[in-house]
Amino acid sequence: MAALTSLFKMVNIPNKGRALIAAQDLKAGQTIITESPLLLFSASPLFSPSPSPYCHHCFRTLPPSQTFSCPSCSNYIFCSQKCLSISLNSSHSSWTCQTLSHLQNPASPLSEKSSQLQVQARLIVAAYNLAIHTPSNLETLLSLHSVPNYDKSDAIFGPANFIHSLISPFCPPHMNFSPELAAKVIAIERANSFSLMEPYSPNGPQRSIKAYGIYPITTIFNHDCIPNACRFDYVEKDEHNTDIVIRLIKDVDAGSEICISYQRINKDYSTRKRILMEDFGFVCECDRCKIEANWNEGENKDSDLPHKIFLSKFVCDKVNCSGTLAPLPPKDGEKCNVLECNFCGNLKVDSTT
Ligand SMILES: C[S@@+](CC[C@H](N)C(=O)[O-])C[C@H]1O[C@@H](n2cnc3c(N)ncnc32)[C@H](O)[C@@H]1O
Repeated sequence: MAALTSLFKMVNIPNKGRALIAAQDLKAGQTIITESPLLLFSASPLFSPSPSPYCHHCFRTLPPSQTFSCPSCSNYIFCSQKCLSISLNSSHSSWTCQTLSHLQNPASPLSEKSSQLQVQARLIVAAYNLAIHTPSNLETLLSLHSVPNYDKSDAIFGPANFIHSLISPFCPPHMNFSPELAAKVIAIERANSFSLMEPYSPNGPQRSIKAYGIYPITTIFNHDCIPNACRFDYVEKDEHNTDIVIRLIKDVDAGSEICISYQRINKDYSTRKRILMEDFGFVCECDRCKIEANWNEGENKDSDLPHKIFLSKFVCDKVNCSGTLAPLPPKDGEKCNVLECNFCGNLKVDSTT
């Protein structure tokens, strides 16, 4: 067992791998970790028809007035001098700038490829850049879990090989970059990344993803379809804040596993099952899935669910939202009866407490 903080520790659980369990009794609303990303990259395809409206470092919406461009390529825009300066020494290094400029050339073979492949190219560039500037961070990335042999499947190795062939003329000769490494990075990203979402609007279309981030401790939380914790981010609220925050939805006793949900919790059984298998390669055997597995296709016997109360209390009912609610942090040791939605940010008084 390894101690990660005084609040939780890491254990191995058969059929689940690493897991995080409470190291002491924890209270609903308690923040148990705030973590910065190891790797963060835009979800906007390289040949997007419209320029990204987000800062390329912190991913908050660009202010309408003054913005700051990369002095070399002018394609990448930042919300502040601070984000520009940090980025030029990290995620938008001169190597990244030169490589992305090459990949985004209108004659690039990538221009004909799918949006997904263009975003995967961003990921590979970001990972190679990590290897060049902070090799220990690449090691941490490569130590994360991925679905066994997924990186060798045609669905991953084909795109990885293609992207690597486009980037390889720019790779420093002493670095061991290879199609195998690129495939491993894609497989690891798929099983571990968190999405930073576009701002919520009740009238707008469904929110899409503006960036993907890998948070090496937070990623160890396993999944449960009735989670006792959920993630928040405050990218739009605070400047330069790409941290992810995990807060408890319910009290968690010492020794119990802390789980988040890898998807929206109001999804039906077959959708949840499909996503968990396709992206994470496992069959969920949580209490909720065990009950719903016995329902006929399309059947909804919510009243059978001991979890019905959980779903009605902790799924946000704002139009176009269905995020997960968690109490605000306790004050002076007392539980707070205000719930915050992790998707639209709405605050709601919990009248049931
Ligand atoms: C993001 S990782 C979580 C940490 C992982 N257990 C580890 O050892 O690093 C996701 C992987 O954890 C495992 N996992 C997570 N939740 C699970 C669950 N409820 N049942 C079985 N396996 C689970 C699956 O292998 C999944 O692909």
